[in-house]
Amino acid sequence: MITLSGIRKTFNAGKPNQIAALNNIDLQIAAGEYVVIIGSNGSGKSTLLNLVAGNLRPDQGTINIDGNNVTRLPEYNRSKWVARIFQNPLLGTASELSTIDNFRLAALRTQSKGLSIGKTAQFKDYVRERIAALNMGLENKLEQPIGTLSGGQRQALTLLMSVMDTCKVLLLDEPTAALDPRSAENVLKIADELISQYKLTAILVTHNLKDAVNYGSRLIQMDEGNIIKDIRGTEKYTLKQTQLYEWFT
Ligand SMILES: Nc1ncnc2c1ncn2[C@@H]1O[C@H](COP(=O)(O)OP(=O)(O)OP(=O)(O)O)[C@@H](O)[C@H]1O
Repeated sequence: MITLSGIRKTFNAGKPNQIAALNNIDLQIAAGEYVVIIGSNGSGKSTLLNLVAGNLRPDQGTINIDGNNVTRLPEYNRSKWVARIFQNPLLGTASELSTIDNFRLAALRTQSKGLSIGKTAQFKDYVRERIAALNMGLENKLEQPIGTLSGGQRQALTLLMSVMDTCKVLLLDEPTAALDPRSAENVLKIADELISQYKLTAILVTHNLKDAVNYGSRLIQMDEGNIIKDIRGTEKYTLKQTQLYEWFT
C-alpha cells in the first residue's frame, strides 16, 4: 500500500547545520496495517510523515501509494486519499464555520461522486448519523461554529471528516498532544474504530509509550533518521510498556 524505497532527506545541505533527517529508509506498509512510530526528538518521524503526505519531497528514493509513484506528486493531488491529523486541533478546520459547513468543505475537497453535497438535507442526515456514532452528543451541535467546541471534540470531528470519503491513508501526527488525558484516550479510540471501519492504512506518530503499546498492529522505532526497530504480529501484541522504556535507554 505504501512503499518507501531508498528515501533520503537532508536539510541545510552543504551548510554547517546540515542534518540528515532520513538515511536511506526502506519501508513497506501493507493495506490495512496500523503502524505506530516512536523515537526520540529529531529522529525523523515527522519528516517521514511529511514525505508520505507530500508536503516534502525526498532528495533520493521513491514513494508509492496504492501502486502509484507519488514521489513528485504535490500534497493537494494526494489529499483525495491521504488525510493528516495534526497535534493542534485548530488545524484542518475553519473555526468560524459550523460543523456541518466544515463537513461540506471537506466533502467538496474530495469530490465524492456518490454523495450529493450542497445544502441538501440528505447530506446533513448522512453527516448527523456518522457524528452520532461517535457517541459524543455532537450531532446536536451541527450548526454551532466548530471553533466553539473543545479541542477533543474538534479532533474527533476532524478525524471523521478526514476519513469519511475517499481517504485510504490516515496520518496521525501526535494527534492527542494538546488534549487532556480523557479526551486523548477518546480520540485515539475513535481513530482506532475509524481505521477498522473504513479499512484504512494508518501511521501514528506518538511520544506516549502506553499508546504505542495499546494501538497499532506494528511498531517502529526511529533514531537519527534510521528505522532501528520494527515489530509486528504476536511480538507487537504481547509487548509491555516496560520493555518499550528499555528501547530508549
Ligand atoms: N524544515 C526543516 N529545516 C531544517 N531542519 C529540519 C526541518 N525539518 C526537520 N528538520 C530537522 O530534521 C531532523 C528530524 O526532524 P523531525 O521533525 O522529522 O523529527 P521528529 O522525530 O519528528 O522529532 P519530534 O519528536 O521532536 O517531533 C531534526 O534534526 C530537525 O531539526
